[in-house]
Amino acid sequence: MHIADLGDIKLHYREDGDPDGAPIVFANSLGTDLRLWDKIVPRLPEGLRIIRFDKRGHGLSDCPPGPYSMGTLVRDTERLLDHLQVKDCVFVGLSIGGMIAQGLAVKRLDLVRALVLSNTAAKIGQPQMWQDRIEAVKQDGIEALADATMERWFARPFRETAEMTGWRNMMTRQPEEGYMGCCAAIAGTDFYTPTSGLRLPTLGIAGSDDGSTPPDLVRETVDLIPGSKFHLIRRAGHIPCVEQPEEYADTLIGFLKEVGHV
Ligand SMILES: O=C(O)CCC(=O)CC(=O)O
Repeated sequence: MHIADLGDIKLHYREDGDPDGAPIVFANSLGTDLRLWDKIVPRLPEGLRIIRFDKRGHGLSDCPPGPYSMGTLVRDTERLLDHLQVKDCVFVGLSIGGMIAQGLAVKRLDLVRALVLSNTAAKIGQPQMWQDRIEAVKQDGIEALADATMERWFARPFRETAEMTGWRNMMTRQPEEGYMGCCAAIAGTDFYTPTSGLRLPTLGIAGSDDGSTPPDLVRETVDLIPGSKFHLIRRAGHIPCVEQPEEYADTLIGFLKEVGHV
């Protein structure tokens, strides 16, 4: 197990692949940990340095009291990459992970040479929606949100599989403080203007059945960055890397080739 001690926070991360390879970094969504990428990592070509991590309040990373800000989540990520001496990575961020990706590229372009904005947006939902979600967790616990969340995360056929239970358990076992802390960070984020200023190779990925960040919302965000590409994965909800891993990995590999990372 790898823990990066960043001073005021300790973050759990994992490295696979070639330690001297071209770096690719994965950032997870709300209510998930780094196992989100378990089906993608083995499908990636050899010769990459593959890094994934648990953001604060999730997985095996520290869970300080919330609320968190997006600036803090971006700073955590920046410091983790500095700690690991990563530069010029392809950064793949899903949902809140994609918000972190945008913030990181705006702040530290030396760390990021290309972006994959998966199932994410410059702004997700309205602040009141996030406040309501925080109140619901405070009152009834995270379990009370789980069924509705699975409907946003997965298309119907996947929701009928036994595997879905594992992802549901992953969500309900995240620390409530960390989950609420990240809800607050999303509530306070509108990257529309800063993301419009980004100039780097960008791929958007959306799921046809995504109930959290629908395809049009993802497309609207990646369209802010000139020259960006967009790929829609059918029969997939909010986390297509789990539901359609083959297509997700193929799409990612195609992009890595295009930007000369493999
Ligand atoms: O998944 C995220 O990181 C935030 C977007 C969201 O609403 C997730 C969910 O559907 O619970």
